[in-house]
Amino acid sequence: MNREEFLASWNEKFRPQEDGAQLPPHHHHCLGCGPDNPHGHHLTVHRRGEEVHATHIFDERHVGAPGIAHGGAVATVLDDLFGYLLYLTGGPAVTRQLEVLYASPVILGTTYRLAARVLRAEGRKLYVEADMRDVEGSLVASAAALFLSVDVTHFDQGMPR
Ligand SMILES: CCCCCCCCCC(=O)SCCNC(=O)CCNC(=O)[C@H](O)C(C)(C)COP(=O)(O)OP(=O)(O)OC[C@H]1O[C@@H](n2cnc3c(N)ncnc32)[C@H](O)[C@@H]1OP(=O)(O)O
Repeated sequence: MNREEFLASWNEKFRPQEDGAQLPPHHHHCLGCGPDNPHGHHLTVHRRGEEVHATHIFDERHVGAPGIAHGGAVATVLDDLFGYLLYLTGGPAVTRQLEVLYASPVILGTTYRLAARVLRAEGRKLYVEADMRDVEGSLVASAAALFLSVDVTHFDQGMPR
C-alpha cells in the first residue's frame, strides 16, 4: 500500500462506529486482520459496547509445539485486537509495551473468544487489556498493553521511498 492509498482510507477507518458494527481491517495486508494476507489471521472484529470482540481459530500456519499455537501467534492476535480499540478511541496509536499471560495451551482448530477494552487514557497513553477464552468461558490467555497515540506521519517510516 502506498502513502496515498493509506491516507485515503484514514477518515473512513476512524469514523464513529455504532455498537455491534463490524470494524474495518487496519489495512488489507495487516498480519492480524488483513483479508489479503495469506499468512494472516484474518480477524473479524465487532464493537460490543465499549469493548471489541472477535472469535478466532488458529491453524497449522500458527503452530508452535505440535497441535498447539505458537505464543507469538497468540500475541499477534491479542495485539491486533488492541488495534481495534483505536476505532473507539478515535485515532491512531501503536504498541509501546505488550505483556501476555499464557494460562493454557491454545489448541489448533479450536474456537476461542477474545475481548479487549480500554482501562484508562492519560494524555497520549492508552492502557488496554484483553482476554481469550475457550467456548466454555475458561481463560486461556490475557494481555495488557500500553499504546501511545501517534500522528499519521508515524506511518511514513514504513512507506516505500
Ligand atoms: C491504521 C491504524 C494502525 C494501527 C495498527 C495496529 C496494529 C496492532 C498494533 C501494532 O502492532 S503497532 C506496531 C508495533 N509498535 C511499534 O512499531 C511502535 C514502535 N515504537 C515507536 O514508534 C515509538 O517508541 C513510539 C511512537 C511508540 C513512542 O515514541 P515517542 O518518542 O513518541 O514516545 P516517548 O518515548 O517520548 O514516550 C511518550 C510518553 O510515554 C511514556 N512511556 C513510554 N514508554 C512507557 C512505558 N513503558 N510505561 C509508561 N510510560 C511510558 C514516556 O515516559 C513519555 O511520557 P511523557 O509524555 O509523560 O514524558
